[in-house]
Amino acid sequence: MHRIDYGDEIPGLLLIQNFVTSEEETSMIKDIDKNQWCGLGISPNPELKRRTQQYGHLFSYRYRKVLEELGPLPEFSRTVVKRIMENDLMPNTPNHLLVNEYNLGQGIMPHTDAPALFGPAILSLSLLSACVMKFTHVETGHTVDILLPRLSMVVMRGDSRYKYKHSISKDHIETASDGTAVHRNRRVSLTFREIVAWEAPPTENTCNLTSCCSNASSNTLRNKTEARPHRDVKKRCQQHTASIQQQEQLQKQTGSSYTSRNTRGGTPHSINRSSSDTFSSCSPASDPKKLSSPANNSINAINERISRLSMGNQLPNSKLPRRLQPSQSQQARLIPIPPLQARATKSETTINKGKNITRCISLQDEAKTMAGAAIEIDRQCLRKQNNGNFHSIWITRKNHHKIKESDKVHNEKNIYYDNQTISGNDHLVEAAQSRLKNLLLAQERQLDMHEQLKQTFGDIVDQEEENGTELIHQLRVHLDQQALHIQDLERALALERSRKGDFRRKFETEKQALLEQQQEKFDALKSKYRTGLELIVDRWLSNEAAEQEIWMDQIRQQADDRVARVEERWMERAADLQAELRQYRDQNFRNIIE
Ligand SMILES: O=C(O)CCC(=O)C(=O)O
Ligand SMILES: [Fe+2]
Repeated sequence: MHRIDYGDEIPGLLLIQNFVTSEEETSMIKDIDKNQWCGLGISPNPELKRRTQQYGHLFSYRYRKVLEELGPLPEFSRTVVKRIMENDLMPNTPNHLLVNEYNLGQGIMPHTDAPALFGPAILSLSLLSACVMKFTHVETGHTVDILLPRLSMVVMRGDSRYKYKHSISKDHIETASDGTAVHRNRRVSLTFREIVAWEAPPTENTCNLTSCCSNASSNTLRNKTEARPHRDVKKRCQQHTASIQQQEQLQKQTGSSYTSRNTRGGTPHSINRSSSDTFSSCSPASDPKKLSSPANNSINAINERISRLSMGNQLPNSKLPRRLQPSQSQQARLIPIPPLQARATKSETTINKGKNITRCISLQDEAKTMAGAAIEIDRQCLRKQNNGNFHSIWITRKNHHKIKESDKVHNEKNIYYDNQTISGNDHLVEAAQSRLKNLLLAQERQLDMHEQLKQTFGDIVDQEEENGTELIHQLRVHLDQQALHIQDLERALALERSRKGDFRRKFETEKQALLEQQQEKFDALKSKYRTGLELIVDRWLSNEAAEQEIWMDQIRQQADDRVARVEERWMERAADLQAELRQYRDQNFRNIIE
């Protein structure tokens, strides 16, 4: 192990060569490669353009917060951790290990590891390949290129940790500040950090120092569940703003200018900040206005657009919202590209098929003819629609042609190989070749221009990104507040529900009691009425009997009368008959006598 202290150039920066042996490197890489990688579309952090592994905790790049505790650091890192602690390189044992893989052409953009979330020491071990790490002072822009040899450990503390951004280029060959050329290979780095908070403390909209608020670091892991009170952050921002105003006032009065203690050959800063100032990465109070200007938004949009476009001689401005359209001066900066027939990008997709990544672009020309192009890792293809069929011309590395004819749904019909077979389609091949040439030329120029724009506007883009992150953060705070509000409402609702339940129970009991009372009353009434009814019936029955008696008497009377009348009539008749009989007898007597 050999220590190189870069403190004179970059305060707090230390490099330890041969921190691990090549045997240890081989064994660690073997273990790492057995594990699951994420990035390049694979969760978590699928948006990362390089593969990563995380241990100890899971940090989300998109949300800029720790999502989950994963457990202790892995076995393969134990020796390294032990060595870190033995050499007093970190105040506390690291609880987060980030493994980054950089294949050829991959790097990392300038950044400062989130000060609010990670502790005061950031350590990175370089395995398999050396690289050059660029350190850029956040205020002065002063840069230093540091060579990170294979098997070395870089230690970022103090200013190197908080006041510089670090980055790694995508270059295949790099040059360190001492002129050493570095031929890059697959590099795997192990970054050891201590997570001190799961997420940055909340900010308030009224604060014009939002970026520094989100970076302020006093929300410790121990109190992660009870995040630092908001007013604390606000107070510090107010203090900060007040101190800036005070200094500006003083400056006006004395006519003197305050120069940053850490300025190194860059533009002197008008505000003096001590190196222990937590807000060291703040911009002056007037900056936020500048940072959110539409011009910067459009540069951001152009950058993004350019990095996505790999062909086409015009940005489809009309399709961009006005806010994002480049100004005339920005347009003038665009390098003209050899004309392609294509007028507008129709669609852009990236297909991940196993290890092959294909970038596909469909174009549409004036006559609405569709043409597509795809760039793969080891071959290039150009497709042209012809009478509803697609001709794909693949130009392989060996410059062999392969034509595929497929219908709209990509069912392959014919495949022709090499130059001879495709002679019948010369015109098509020529068109494809020239188009492809233009395409590659355009792509190269666009990439150059992208780099150029990135250099010119890199800081602004970073700031835009930070603003975006800040906005997302504010939205999340807002959402959290909404969630709390919803929770309150739900609680109130639950209370209401339980009150309603109580009320219903009370109501049910009262109803039951009332019903029972009613039932009793009803029973009493029923029995009362029944008795009354019985009485009535009895009375009615007795009346009826009396009436019947009378009626019977009458009938009897009538019958007696009739019998009497019949008797009378029979008596009369009998008397008549007797008289008649007597007369007849008398007559007979006389007859006899005579
Ligand atoms: O790869 C490296 O050495 C540095 C990685 C790094 O800076 C990071 O992941 O924040
Ligand atoms: Fe970093």
